Formats: sequence, C-alpha cells, structure tokens
Amino acid sequence: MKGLESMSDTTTPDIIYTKVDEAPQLASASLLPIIRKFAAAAGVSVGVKDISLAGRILAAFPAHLSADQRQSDDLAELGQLVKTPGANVIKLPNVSASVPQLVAAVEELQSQGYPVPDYPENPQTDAEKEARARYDTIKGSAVNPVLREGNSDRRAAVAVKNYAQSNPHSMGDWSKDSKTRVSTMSANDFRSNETSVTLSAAQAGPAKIELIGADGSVTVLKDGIDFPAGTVVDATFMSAKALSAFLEAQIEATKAEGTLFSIHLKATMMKVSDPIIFGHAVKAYLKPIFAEYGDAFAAAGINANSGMGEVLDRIKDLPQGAEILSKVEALMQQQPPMYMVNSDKGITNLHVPSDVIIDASMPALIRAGGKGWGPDGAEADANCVIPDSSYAAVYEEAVNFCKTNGAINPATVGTVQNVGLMAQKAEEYGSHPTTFEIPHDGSVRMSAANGDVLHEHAVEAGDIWRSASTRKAPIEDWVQLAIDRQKAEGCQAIFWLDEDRAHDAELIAYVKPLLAAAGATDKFQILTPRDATRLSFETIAKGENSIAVTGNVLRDYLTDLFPILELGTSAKMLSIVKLMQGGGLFETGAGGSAPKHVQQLVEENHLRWDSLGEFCALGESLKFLADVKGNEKARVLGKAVDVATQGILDHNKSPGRRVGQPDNRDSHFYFALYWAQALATQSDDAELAASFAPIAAALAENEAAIVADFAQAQGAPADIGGYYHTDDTKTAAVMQPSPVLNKIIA
Ligand SMILES: NC(=O)C1=CN([C@@H]2O[C@H](COP(=O)(O)OP(=O)(O)OC[C@H]3O[C@@H](n4cnc5c(N)ncnc54)[C@H](OP(=O)(O)O)[C@@H]3O)[C@@H](O)[C@H]2O)C=CC1
Ligand SMILES: O=C(O)CCC(=O)C(=O)O
Ligand SMILES: [Mg+2]
Repeated sequence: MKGLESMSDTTTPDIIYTKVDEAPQLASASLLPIIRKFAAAAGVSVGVKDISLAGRILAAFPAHLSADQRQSDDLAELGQLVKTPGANVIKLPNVSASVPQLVAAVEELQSQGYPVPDYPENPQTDAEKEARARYDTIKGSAVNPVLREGNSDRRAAVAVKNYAQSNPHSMGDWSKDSKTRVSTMSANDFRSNETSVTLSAAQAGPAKIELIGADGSVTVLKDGIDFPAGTVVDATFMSAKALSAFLEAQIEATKAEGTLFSIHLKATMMKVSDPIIFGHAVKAYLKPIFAEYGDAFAAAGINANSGMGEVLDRIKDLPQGAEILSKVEALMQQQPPMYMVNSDKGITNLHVPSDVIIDASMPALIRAGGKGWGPDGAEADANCVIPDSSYAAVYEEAVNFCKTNGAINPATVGTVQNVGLMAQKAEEYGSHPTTFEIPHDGSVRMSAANGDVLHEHAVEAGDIWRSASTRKAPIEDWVQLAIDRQKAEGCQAIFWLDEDRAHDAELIAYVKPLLAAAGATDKFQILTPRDATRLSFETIAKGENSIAVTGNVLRDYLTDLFPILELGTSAKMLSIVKLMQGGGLFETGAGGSAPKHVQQLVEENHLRWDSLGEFCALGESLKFLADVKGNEKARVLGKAVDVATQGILDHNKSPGRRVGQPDNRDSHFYFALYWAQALATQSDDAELAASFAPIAAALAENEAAIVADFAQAQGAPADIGGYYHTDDTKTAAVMQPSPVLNKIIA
C-alpha cells in the first residue's frame, strides 16, 4: 500500500490531502493509507496534491525533464481550487525554503538524475535569469499565502486543553534576575517609518512604485499593482545604516552582559526582507573580516544573506582561504558567544537563515526559562535581538511577565485562542513582491492609479523598502469571524492593534464601526500588542481564557507562543481556515515540519512526530464535507475521528521522544483502532457500523503483534532514499513495518 501517488483521475476528490516535506510527510506514509481505507467506506474520496519543495521544483522545470520525470503544478491547481466553494483541503506544514535549503534540494534532485538547473546565486545569462526567476517563486513561504484564501481560527480543542492541564509538560524555571532580554530598534525601522492609507474609490486601480534618484532619474520598481477601493496600503523602510549600528551595539552589549547573542527573524516567510537583515547580522558579527575581505567576497559571489555556514564554506575555496578562516576563528573568541542551533556540530544562530525562526524559537526559549544553548553545550541567558520593533514588545512583555511571576503553570493556565487576519496575502506576509533593497540614494514614491502620491520616503542605498496591503473584504470577514468566535466562547476578546502605528490606525477605523453595527462594541477591547500581551498573560494566569484578534504576523507568532507554553507544542492546535468563497482549508497544527525529527528517524528509526494536528484537521474536514455535500456518512466518520482523538489522549498513545518508546506509527495504529471501534459502536449509521465491526475486531485482536512489529523496527538506521525527494517505496517500507496491520488496512 503506497498511498501517496498523486491523483490521476480528473474529478476533484471530496478531500485533498497534501504531500509535503520532512516529518509530516513521513507520518503521511503511515497515516494516509488508514484515512483512505476508512473514508472509502463512506464513499469519501481522498486525493493527494504535491506541494513539497522537491515537487514544486520539478513542476517548475518541465523543459529540463523527460516526459516521465515531469510533474504537474499541483500548487497552482490548489490555488484555483481554494477559490471555489467545493474546496476541502487538509494542509500539512511544508518547508518554506531558505537559499541553502533550496540549493540542497536542487542538488539532491540532480543526484537522483533529474537535470533541473543549478540555483544561480548571481545570474548572468538569459537562461540563468530565467532559472532564477522560477526559483524565486519557489523560495521562502510560497505555499501558504497561495492557499490561505480565508482568515484563520486557531485554538486548542477542549479535549486537548483538558489533557494538557491534567498532564502538564515540563517548564524551565524563570529566575527574577535572569539576564535574558529582548532588544529592538528604537528608530528608523519598519515600525517607525511606516505610513498607511485606505484607498478611496478614485484611488483604486493599478498603483506604481518608483525610485527617484538624486539626479532626477526615475526607476520603476513595480507597476500595475491592482488595488480595489478600501484597500489599506502601507509603506515603510528599514534604514540599513541604523540596522547595522543597532546590531553592532547589541553585539557589544551582549558581550558586556555576559549572555548569548541571538537573533530571531522570519527569513522563510519574510523571504525578501529578512534574509537581508540576517545578512547584516552576519556582517556585523564578522565586521573586521568583511571590512578586510568584503570586496574579495563580493567578487567570488559570497553572500552573507545565506548565512555564516555558506560564507565559511565558500571562503575555503578562496586563494587566501586558510588565512581568512584563522582570522575568523580568532575573532569568534573575541565576540560574545552565540546562541547555538547545534553545539555538538558547531552550528550557530547565524549559520543558516532558516534554522532559527522567530515564531518557534522565542517560545521555546521562554518555555525553557529564558535559556538558550551556548557553544559549550550549556544553557545560558540570552540577548534576543529582534531588529524591527513592530512586534518585539510581545516577546519583551512575555519575558518580563515570566521574570516577575515565574513560569506559567500548564496545569492551571487558561488559553489564548487566535482569530487572525490572513486572507488574500494580508499585511506584511504578502509584501514580498513589493519589497526592495534600494540600489542608490533617492526617494521611493508610491502613486495611486489616479496619480495621487500615496507614500514617499527618502531612502539611502541598502535600505529595505516595502509596501504591504490588506483588502477590505478580508478585513470585514476577519471582524465578523472575531464576533462569531467571541459569541461562541463568551470570554475576553482583544484586538491587538496600536492606534499610534500607522497601519493599525487604518484597521481600527474599520473595526470600530463594524463592531458598533453588530452591537458588539462592549465585547471587545482594542489594546497595543504590549498591553494585550500583559493582559492576556494575566488573564490566563488566573485560569481564564482570551481571544487574540490579530493581524497576520501576530497570528503566526501567537499561535506558537501560547500553545507552546500551554500545551508544550503548537502541533496539537486546531487550525481552521474558512475560505472566503465557501470552501474549507484545514491546517494540521500551527507548527512546522520539524527537521530534527527526520534526522532521528534516519539515525535510529524512531519518529517522534505527533499527528494530533492531522487528527483534528481530519475530523473537521469530514464534518465540513457532511455540511457542504450533505454526506451524512462523512459526518459519522468525522464524529468518530473526534472519539478516536480523545482515545489517543485518554490512553496516552501519543509518540514518545526516545527510541524504544512507542512512536508516530504506534499512535496511528491506535488512532485506527479507536476510530474503527467508534464506528463499529455508533448507532447513527448501521451500515457503517457493520462494515467497521470486523476491522475493529481484527485491529484489537492483533494489537500485541502489531505493536511488537513496530518495536522490532526501531533502533537501526532507516533508508528513505532521500531527504527532500524521498523514495515512496522505501518510505512506505519504513513507515509501514507491520505486515499484520498492512493486511488489515489493504
Ligand atoms: N504551516 C506551515 O507550512 C509551516 C511551515 N514551517 C516550516 O517548517 C520548517 C521548520 O520550522 P521550525 O520553525 O523549525 O518549526 P517546527 O514547528 O517545525 O519545529 C520546532 C519544534 O517543534 C516541535 N514540533 C513541531 N511540530 C511537531 C509535531 N507535530 N510533533 C512533535 N513535535 C513537534 C519539535 O520539537 P522537538 O524537536 O523538541 O521535538 C520541533 O523541533 C521550516 O522549513 C518552516 O519554514 C514552519 C511553520 C509553519
Ligand atoms: O509559511 C510559512 O513559512 C510559515 C507559516 C507559519 O509559521 C504559520 O502560519 O504559523
Ligand atoms: Mg507559525
């Protein structure tokens, strides 16, 4: 039973499951055959669309591939599907590739005989420029923004929250005199330079962004950005000089404070701006080296934005390589120690831009009592550098709350749910096509279709200028979702908006009348992110609940921060995206694809990935299918999924972290067992009960044998035939090691 081949039929299946990367993809090799078998009994078809990094690369270069190597552009198809009422998509987390990851995936495909072009770091010929343009569409967060045609509702299911309270995870201790702190810029960053305007009907239509040089030269940076009336259009820039000065000062301050230097960015999602900021950090940390050899690096095409790992690797090939590397080594002794990704392997925070991703990294540090790992492999306090000040206050307040009150107690803490403005590439997370590293001094002018100047900023070479936009329909949908969710929960609800920030002030101008019209004004508060953080922590510390109604970035940050503190992981979150055209997108958890888990599987055949997010999404997807298509059998299946999920929690059948403990495969077996038992014993559909009775019996009878097969499989290295482009047959063999179970599921 392979189960992961893409669909070949032309009709759209009832549910689309996504083929992704890393740990969730490994998990799918075990779980999806079970889902397909059970769904088929209710006449529900489950198709697969490939949105993996490797799949997207193959789909981008048909001309380079033979007919049997070519792959359809499944992401483009899904992008169309989510704009239709029939969409029902279960979306697993996928890699948002940094340049080093993209290069590694390309090399792997080439080594497997797929002649896709090299990633051109510095494209010269037309062919290289074309390849680069195609790779640029694959880089970074290239999937989620395409599929998220709706706003986001993320929360812990009641059963999951109850389980976390009765089985509290470990938390690090917070000391009042912890030296851990958050540092951020106080001027000349994205927050301070932001201007924002809501377009009138006369200003709607194609807008234009130009760079006007000191000599009067005009360069069109972008033309024809089509905005409907009512769109909130922001523009801002981060000064490169101010950023460098800030980073250098923080490196000095870290040294003086005796803490670890760390920088927390979102180089994956913010794929244009944040790798540049990351590159500035690499250059600031290695300042004397770049001062001396910067020209040689530039000539050799060595780019700090790809990280110190790449820089050090490429220096080796320079004629004066050995000399430079010994100077780097000496300099590292002078600089403050760095927060490490892997101290055993010497991988620092600055090695790869996608290793430390703020939404996961800051909560992990806060959960650990404000500690990070130093180069010596010991825990230490850290200076958490978050250059832009737009959202840094959230982490600063979280850190301050823990310093003052100690770590939060998962056994008693309430919950913070999130309603996030996300649809149609809202806010900063949609700003990549309109983000520019400014080539020369001048001013950037953004003009509306009618010629009105919307924004104008004086800029210097190297500054990062960007425009973000948020459309009216998504804003209205988001406010309505907040009203609905608050009504359903009846708890505190806060719009995390700062009237002193340009963009937020425009949003508040939408929010207040919408709340008033719905008679819901008194149900909501509007607070700055700093004040909202403090109040939310105070609220949950009392065991009460709060709904955070936020923009897109805070949607992302908070749906890792609070779950990691409350539940120990964001993987167990329910993540529903009610698509604006009527369909449903069910994301599995709020976390990513857990690269460390793959390493563990390959080394010792243990997969600690928890599929609770997949279980939650599956239940919602089936119930949604029942609502939309009137398929009552799907409802029965969906309700039984909820029972099975509860069973996994009640019987502690989630994967253990260490080899020898039950893992992801065991949890899927128990999920199948509880699902089948729930179906066999329900009384809503006798036919389904009859068809699942023998399956439930067979699974129960063979429990010991199946679990023994799983235990037997663990311990030795596992061969999955690749990393980004794994071999389906080998992966299936690794992930389906029980012949008895395979026979029942076949
Ligand atoms: N929705 C999406 O498509 C998203 C994709 N990503 C992508 O995922 C990749 C990794 O991102 P990163 O920031 O490291 O975040 P991850 O959430 O993947 O990893 C952080 C840690 O969270 C824990 N974790 C996450 N999910 C699970 C799970 N299901 N079961 C058990 N533990 C889990 C693991 O902790 P431990 O090691 O302690 O077990 C893991 O190491 C990147 O390529 C990123 O772009 C990131 C976020 C969302
Ligand atoms: O698309 C991505 O890169 C990450 C998305 C993410 O972190 C989230 O939505 O929580
Ligand atoms: Mg996230």
